[in-house]
Amino acid sequence: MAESGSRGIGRVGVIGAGQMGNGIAHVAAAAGLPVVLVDVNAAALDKARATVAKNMDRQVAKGGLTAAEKDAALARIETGTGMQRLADCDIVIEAATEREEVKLSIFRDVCSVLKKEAILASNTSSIPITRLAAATDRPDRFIGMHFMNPVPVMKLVEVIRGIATSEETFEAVASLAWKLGKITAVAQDYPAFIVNRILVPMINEAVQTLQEGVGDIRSIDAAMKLGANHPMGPLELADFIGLDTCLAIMRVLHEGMGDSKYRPSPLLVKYVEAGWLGRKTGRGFYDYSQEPPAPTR
Ligand SMILES: CC(=O)CC(=O)SCCNC(=O)CCNC(=O)[C@H](O)C(C)(C)COP(=O)(O)OP(=O)(O)OC[C@H]1O[C@@H](n2cnc3c(N)ncnc32)[C@H](O)[C@@H]1OP(=O)(O)O
Ligand SMILES: NC(=O)C1=CN([C@@H]2O[C@H](COP(=O)(O)OP(=O)(O)OC[C@H]3O[C@@H](n4cnc5c(N)ncnc54)[C@H](OP(=O)(O)O)[C@@H]3O)[C@@H](O)[C@H]2O)C=CC1
Repeated sequence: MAESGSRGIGRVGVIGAGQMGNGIAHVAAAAGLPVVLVDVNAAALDKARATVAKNMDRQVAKGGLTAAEKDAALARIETGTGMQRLADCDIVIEAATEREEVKLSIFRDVCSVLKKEAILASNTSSIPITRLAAATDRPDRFIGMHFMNPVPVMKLVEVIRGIATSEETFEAVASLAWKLGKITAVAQDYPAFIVNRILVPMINEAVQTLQEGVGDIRSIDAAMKLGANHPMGPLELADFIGLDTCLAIMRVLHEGMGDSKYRPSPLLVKYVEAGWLGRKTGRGFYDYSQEPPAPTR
């Protein structure tokens, strides 16, 4: 796709300062855009700023960014807990927890402060864009902008139009993705889009393979890393994504496709019920309090 200018997108808002939100803020600030990062939790904002600084340090060490560029990029990121701060943004990208009721409540709050012409994008991994858009005051300016984890490293952004998304909104978001150094893939608005429709059932099958004792955690991950050349094994990747997010995606697929082949593995449900959500809680299929991390089964 050819670069078509930034199409009026100057100031970028990001809602949710977790692993995806901090990555989106990172790449937008590094591309020279002022960023406002909002979360309900002030501690999450502090942690996000520290994570962005640490990840930019990696880029400085590798020569991808100078120390002065890093300082300037960090200075472009403003943080806060109130939605009011997003009033001047040209686009707001929602990257909060993968729960529909959380996202709908955020959209209600943010639409009341956003300027009329602002675009609202969701980084949802799976929830239908048309359904989310219909709950806002701007279905024509609502779109799916699905970054991959870790955002500063992964090249892809999936762009998903809802049924009412305007061509202008699509072009503006495709152009923004380009400006952030990403390559876009256009996905139709079906449950979990392209990447997660394929990837997360594979992860779910790995958990089922573990539950049935076909292999242990190390064997399953080694099999897929060494036998299929995946950079991470599926259980390691599940911990990296977050087991709550993996389960939420399987539930959207199961409900949205109405097909039992998408049923979540009971063992995945059990890990989430235990609060063992992966790296972000220090424990999932691996225990991250040890170096190297040790399998938990
Ligand atoms: C769930 C969804 O909705 C959609 C999704 O995102 S699905 C998940 C998609 N992501 C994946 O599948 C990731 C699979 N894993 C990988 O590709 C690799 O393991 C990895 C890129 C994460 C790390 O690679 P690695 O070779 O083990 O580590 P390492 O050599 O330390 O890092 C490679 C580069 O990534 C950078 N990096 C690694 N982790 C990073 C992080 N968390 N944040 C920022 N940068 C990071 C490093 O600085 C390094 O940069 P350079 O190439 O400039 O040197
Ligand atoms: N993890 C991944 O690999 C990927 C995830 N995604 C999607 O990105 C989104 C975020 O995922 P991820 O970053 O992993 O999740 P995290 O759990 O790391 O972060 C979510 C953040 O959102 C915050 N939050 C919750 N409710 C609100 C609210 N009402 N207003 C503002 N912030 C809120 C959470 O705060 P608190 O902790 O206090 O609840 C937390 O800081 C999800 O939709 C997910 O599906 C997309 C691509 C990849």
